[in-house]
Amino acid sequence: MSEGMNKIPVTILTGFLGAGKTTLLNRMLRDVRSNNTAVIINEFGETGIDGKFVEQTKEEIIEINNGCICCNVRGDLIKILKDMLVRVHKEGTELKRVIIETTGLANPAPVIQTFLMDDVMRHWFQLDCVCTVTDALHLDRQLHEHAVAREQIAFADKIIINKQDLVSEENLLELQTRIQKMNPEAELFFAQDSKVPLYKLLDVFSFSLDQKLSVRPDMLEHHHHHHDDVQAFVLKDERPIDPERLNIWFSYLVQVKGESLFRYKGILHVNGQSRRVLFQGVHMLFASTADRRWGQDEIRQNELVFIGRDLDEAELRAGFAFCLGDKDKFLAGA
Ligand SMILES: Nc1nc2c(ncn2[C@@H]2O[C@H](COP(=O)(O)OP(=O)(O)OP(=O)(O)O)[C@@H](O)[C@H]2O)c(=O)[nH]1
Repeated sequence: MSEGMNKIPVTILTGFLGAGKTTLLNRMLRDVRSNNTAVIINEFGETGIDGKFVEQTKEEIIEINNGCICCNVRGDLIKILKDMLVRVHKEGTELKRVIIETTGLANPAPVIQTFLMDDVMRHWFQLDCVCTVTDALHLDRQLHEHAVAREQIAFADKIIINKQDLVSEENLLELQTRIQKMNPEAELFFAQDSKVPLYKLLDVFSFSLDQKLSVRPDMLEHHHHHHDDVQAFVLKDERPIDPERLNIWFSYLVQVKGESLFRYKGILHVNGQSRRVLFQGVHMLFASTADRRWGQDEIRQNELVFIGRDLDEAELRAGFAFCLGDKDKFLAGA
């Protein structure tokens, strides 16, 4: 590609666990602007569950599950993109856009660096926008407790204060003031279900390295970080789950453990249901929705992921066993 030719725009979607990134990604994928888009999803823990929450689309979805994108998978990211370029060239097809959804626990800086420091990446790709989605109900606490939540705000060009339906007008204005202090240059949007006009987010080329360096002069330097001792557990079982028991267990779990449960989500195989059930929540708020029918040859199974701090694995497993009819009670020792 010669200088001056259009580079492939790259959108980085970031934001803390459960903020609304996948909701935004799904909206983007329904839009014509996303034809011939490659989607790269990185998630915390070893499960590939995030990809299952992305609506079925003809666009290519690649998951990086073996680590956090901002720590040890930058090499993977570069390799995936280079392989993709070679393949697209061989097939004579076109790659018009790349969208990367980072895990809610990622600092976006190293992902940004990937596109600035690697010569091949710089030649083919151009950062379009770094968009941070925030959860208006939980943001205050997340900013207090998690350095990555603050980094995600600092590195954004566009910040969505999402879930505006869950807080008062006054709270929204407080959040706005706080975010503007942390990152005065970013454009802010208030939204419900990540509904922001997509022309404001795609092909905007709002990413400016100079601006980022003025906020964080050390941005391009090597960096260390830790995940605040956040853990992830995956529970799987092919037996159908009892929805009433699940409700009882979860009502208990969020009341007693809601503080330490940052994010949980799963695909459920529910007794007597021909459809998959998507189940997910953030701290104390959870909901389930009917999804597509199970495929004929698809293995029906429950797959639940928990992300949080100080999680009691034995207790979670006991609760899960209760929902599968293994036990009559669900506390760890019961
Ligand atoms: N009340 C309310 N719920 C929302 C809104 N936007 C998203 N949600 C819900 O919040 C939950 C998390 O949304 P996702 O889009 O999966 O969030 P995410 O940032 O991709 O989550 P992770 O990938 O797990 O970090 C889902 O249950 C959404 O339906 C909103 O504006 N208001």
